[in-house]
Amino acid sequence: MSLLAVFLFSRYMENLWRMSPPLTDWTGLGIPTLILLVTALLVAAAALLTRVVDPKEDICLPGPPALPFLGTRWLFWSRYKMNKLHEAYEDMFRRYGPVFVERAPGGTAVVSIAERAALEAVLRTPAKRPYRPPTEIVQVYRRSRPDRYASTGLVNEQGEKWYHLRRNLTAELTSPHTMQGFIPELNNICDDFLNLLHSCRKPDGTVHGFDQLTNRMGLESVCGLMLGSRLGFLERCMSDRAATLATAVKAHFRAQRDSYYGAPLWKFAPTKLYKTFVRSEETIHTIVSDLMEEATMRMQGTAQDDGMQEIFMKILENPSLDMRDKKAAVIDFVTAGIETLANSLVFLLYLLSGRLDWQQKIRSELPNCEVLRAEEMAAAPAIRAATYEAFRLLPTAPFLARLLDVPMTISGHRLPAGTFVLAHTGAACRREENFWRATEYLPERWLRTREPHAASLVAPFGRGRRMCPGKRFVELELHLLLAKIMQRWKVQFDGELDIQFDFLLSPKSPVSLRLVEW
Ligand code: HEM
Repeated sequence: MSLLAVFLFSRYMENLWRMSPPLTDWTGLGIPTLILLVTALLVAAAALLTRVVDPKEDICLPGPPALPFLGTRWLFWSRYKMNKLHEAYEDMFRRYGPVFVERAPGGTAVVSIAERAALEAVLRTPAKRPYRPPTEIVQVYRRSRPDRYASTGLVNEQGEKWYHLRRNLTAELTSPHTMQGFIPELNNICDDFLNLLHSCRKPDGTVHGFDQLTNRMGLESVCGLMLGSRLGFLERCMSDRAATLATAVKAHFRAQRDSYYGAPLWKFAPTKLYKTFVRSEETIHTIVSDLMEEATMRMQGTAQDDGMQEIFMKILENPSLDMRDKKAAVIDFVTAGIETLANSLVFLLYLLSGRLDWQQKIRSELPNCEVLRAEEMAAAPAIRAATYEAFRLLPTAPFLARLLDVPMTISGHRLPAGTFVLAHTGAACRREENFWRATEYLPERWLRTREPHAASLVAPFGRGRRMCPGKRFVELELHLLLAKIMQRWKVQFDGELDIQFDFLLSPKSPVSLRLVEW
């Protein structure tokens, strides 16, 4: 096994050699020295990674076989493809049952759950400061840049520091009043998106690269929300800056996925993966800093009661926050919001393309006017049912990560406090024992319940105090977008959408669908 590891490591070192100049000039040392060095590094790495597992606390659950040093991660480098992790987990649930254990390199147990009672128990635990395991690569990088980051940010921080950020950063975002104020501008953003779609449509209605256009919509609306001004991502020709930001956000997610499921070599050397991550984080930081400065300058002299500027102004003026935390917050909100929103819209339209009857139903519930208000959305239950059902069947975040606050007995097995749990709400929602005709897209189930109907398992925005603060905004925007698209076109899609795992479930780019006049 260690030979394999040496081989993998030396392959990686060769690649590193080819990709970028090394930090030190090692070329004089020769290959044998290199291999020796690599072996020594590997032994040191293994020693660092190996954790003594307390047999009293160890978890006896079924699961794939673990190898020394590598745990069960070898599966993601051999049997399964990293960009198809959702399929890998489906396969493991088939093989090992709805509660199984993986081992991280070093032996830490990671318990995956798709069983209803177990999921409900984990997600209902009312933790005051829920601990969501941070993404290590983000944590390591941000801690290495105290000049830019006062903390690792809302998404990755824990305990009191997380609570402080959450309290000071999300009150406006989660307030119904603030969202009401944003509706007029959101109507404009949706209209501009539809105009962009219209200008990209071929004569038969085909829109090539629909996913890239939805990403631009995600950028415009989330940046508009967080920075309080329109930034032009929906203009016919996107600026270089917008394109760079969109690419960096994608690279950021992929690097996080690879750092978690790939070989953890980036922890010991500045690997290509680590450099890619750093580049993407720095690009996002630079662009967001510029955008914040521009937004501040634009706002000087404009009315302070503008609904669109409320969130940005509240964050900017908050005396309890360090300026570095304000910037990190905007970065985190923007990166957390763009792809999730864009992917969700693609999934929703893809699923609806197979339900022309439901598209007609939505259309029949809508008024014939351009500007839609909250009341009009509330009077269109078909929109909410269609959106919710898409979240049930194809959530962009298919599982939630937690460290257990208290010991729990799950499927007859005792899990100690501190156990790393992956709550696979997405997989559970596709199980026949939890939903009637579980693998089909049937929005009608949300208007008239058919048993089984485990509604509590649908958690596209998470649960408890760490729940997504963007939920209210996202629902509003998706409902508005869907309404406006249905007012104008019916949606068609040929074949099956290819879905991959980029740390989020995403449609494989480019996606083409047809928007056909009614
Ligand atoms: C369809 C769109 C979205 C989906 C499906 C989604 C989903 C999620 C999920 C599942 C979590 C983890 C919750 C948990 O652990 O319980 C989360 C956290 C988070 N989301 Fe979203 N999100 C979306 C859009 C947004 C938007 C637009 C923003 C910002 C404007 C945002 C900001 C955040 C932040 C900051 C967190 C971390 C919260 C914390 O740890 O306290 N998200 N999101």
